[in-house]
Amino acid sequence: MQTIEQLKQQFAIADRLDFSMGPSECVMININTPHAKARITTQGAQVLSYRSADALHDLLFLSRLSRYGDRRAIRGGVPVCWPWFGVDPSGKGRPAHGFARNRVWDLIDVQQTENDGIKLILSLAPDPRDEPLWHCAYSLKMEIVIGEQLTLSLTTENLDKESFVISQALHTYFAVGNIEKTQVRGLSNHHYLDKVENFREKLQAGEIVFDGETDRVYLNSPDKLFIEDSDWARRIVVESSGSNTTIVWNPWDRVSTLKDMTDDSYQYFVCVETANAANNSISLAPGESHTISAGYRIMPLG
Ligand SMILES: O=P(O)(O)OC[C@H]1O[C@@H](O)[C@H](O)[C@@H](O)[C@@H]1O
Repeated sequence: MQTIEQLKQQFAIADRLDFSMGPSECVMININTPHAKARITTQGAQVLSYRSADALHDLLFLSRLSRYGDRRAIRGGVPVCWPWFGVDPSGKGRPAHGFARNRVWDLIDVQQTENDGIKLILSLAPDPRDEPLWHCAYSLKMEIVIGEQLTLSLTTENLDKESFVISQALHTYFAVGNIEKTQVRGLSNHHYLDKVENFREKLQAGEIVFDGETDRVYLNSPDKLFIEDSDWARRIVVESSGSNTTIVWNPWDRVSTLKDMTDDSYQYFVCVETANAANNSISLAPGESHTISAGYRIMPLG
């Protein structure tokens, strides 16, 4: 595992990028650009905070009761679900949402972009301890660009002799001022599987509003969505590529069953996840690769 001293020596950039030790020895990458400040941890290659220079609020929600540390899942920011989304598709009781979010990734490259942004690449090195969970040979890389917008691109390459199938999600927790004054636009007339009603297939009529537990898998979803938050008068534009599924999740009162969240925290976030899941899972032949990307930018709600 890379030590904080090694990381500093290799990648620190004066006034732009440094490293600090977070809770449970999680290494934090702190980024400061003219456009935005951001914090990313090498645990799960997880973006925890992104705040535009002129913004009053963070783009992302992070639970103050979140647990940290190797083999734990951090509650908030952008967890990476891989190589499966949701419960173990093989029914063998492997952990929900795969293992990529619970592992420490390596930082392998840092670059300053032309327009004053910072681009990072993190890689998840295969670990023999994960053999019982996933035995196929792979390469998994996350590119994160901090600039006028936040962009994430996750690339899976099949290094095995056999094909394999993955499902995946960029499980983004967007901060909102008030969930009851929030709408997700762009999914009207799309079919979804309602996880609250045992995966019943339904048709979305109108924009998504929130008044109770919401856990939906929209298949064949579009590549541009909007999260409109009238409390904070802002619109988050979500643009994706390499993704055919969108998950929309808010636990509402079921939040009380989650030990790493306060009981009122459901009011302050919505997960809109850029994904490939269920029938949209991705099959990769030996040597093939696939990239799923999401870009997030904030606009005033006019
Ligand atoms: O608590 P976890 O494992 O991070 O999962 C949170 C939620 O993640 C969502 O993506 C799922 O659709 C929900 O069913 C799940 O409850």
